[in-house]
Amino acid sequence: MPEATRPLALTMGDPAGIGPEITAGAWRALRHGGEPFAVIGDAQIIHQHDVPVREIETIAQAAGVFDRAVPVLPVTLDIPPRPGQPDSRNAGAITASIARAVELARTGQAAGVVTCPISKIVLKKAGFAYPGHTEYLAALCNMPGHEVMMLACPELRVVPITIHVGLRRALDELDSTRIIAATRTTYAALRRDFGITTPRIAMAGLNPHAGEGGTMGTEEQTIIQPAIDALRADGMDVSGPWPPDTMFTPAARARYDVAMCMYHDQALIPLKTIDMTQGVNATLGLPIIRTSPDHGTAFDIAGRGMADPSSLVAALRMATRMAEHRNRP
Ligand SMILES: NC(=O)c1ccc[n+]([C@@H]2O[C@H](COP(=O)([O-])OP(=O)(O)OC[C@H]3O[C@@H](n4cnc5c(N)ncnc54)[C@H](O)[C@@H]3O)[C@@H](O)[C@H]2O)c1
Ligand SMILES: N[C@H](C(=O)O)[C@H](O)COP(=O)(O)O
Repeated sequence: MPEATRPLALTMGDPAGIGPEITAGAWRALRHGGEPFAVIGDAQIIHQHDVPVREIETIAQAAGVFDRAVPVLPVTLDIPPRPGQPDSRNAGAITASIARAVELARTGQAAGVVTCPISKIVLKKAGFAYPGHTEYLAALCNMPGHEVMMLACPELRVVPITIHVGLRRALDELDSTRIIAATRTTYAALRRDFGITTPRIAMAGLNPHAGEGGTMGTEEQTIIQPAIDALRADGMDVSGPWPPDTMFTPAARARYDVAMCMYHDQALIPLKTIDMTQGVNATLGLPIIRTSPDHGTAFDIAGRGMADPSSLVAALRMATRMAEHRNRP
């Protein structure tokens, strides 16, 4: 089925966050000729944001109603959500929405999965075993450990090689094998899903001044450079290790397609600072396409009509472009 008519599966996220209102906003932005999606969630919660909704039975029905109403594959909530006051009793419905979306993508019924934000701690309190979507999606695809998180905006792409772990543990987990694996996955995804034939990869250092010749830390010499050497031996265009404080300037960014970063905030601080509204989080390394807005549940503004749907719109558009690249003959 062409991507113009095969819908995306959009998960509900935490219903007490801004997911329902950015979903309504994204539908308003895309309903005339944009990327069709079906929400897997509660129709009434979305309807409260002044958009028509239509419950559907199969995702194949979504494209036929999308210009008139938000198509919804219903998921029953355990308790009515209150904006800004998340409740772990809805964790089962939140994770069921994600699992259903993955199933629709894995069976080819959906072009890809786009997720509304979840609160990690809300799910954790209910016993959810994963630090975030990224790791849960890999488990649902039977590929734990293969997941790579990339955040992208028009100005920058970044990949944190260690993801949802505390900084001390991230340093313990960082080794050449992990850097090589994440970079290979990223390289393959940029070629297959983003149409970049020969990706230019910039490898970040870890320490101040990229270690200053070993005087401010030795990981550049013992871990990062050997990984770069191995990747270059594979034929990849990899530069670095670069001093992390200067590799995100406009001039530096022009010289690479993706920055491989050593830990979560080294990657996400520059990305979200440069562009919080067009940023998209994409999961690489899995058989399905998955994107997400780059922001969280924003409980502080939920239900107040202040949420900007731009990042979700960018995520829906990026997922469709990725599907088009991937399915190109
Ligand atoms: N993809 C995801 O599921 C995802 C991503 C990031 C954070 N989170 C979760 O979100 C929760 C809150 O995290 P946080 O407070 O660090 O980050 P956040 O992105 O939710 O909020 C940070 C700030 O940005 C504002 N903001 C965020 N999105 C906005 C939008 N669309 N329009 C206008 N303002 C917006 C918020 O009001 C807040 O002031 C955490 O529990 C975290 O686990 C989930
Ligand atoms: N690490 C992401 C961020 O800070 O934006 C976010 O938590 C999303 O993670 P998942 O997509 O794995 O939920």
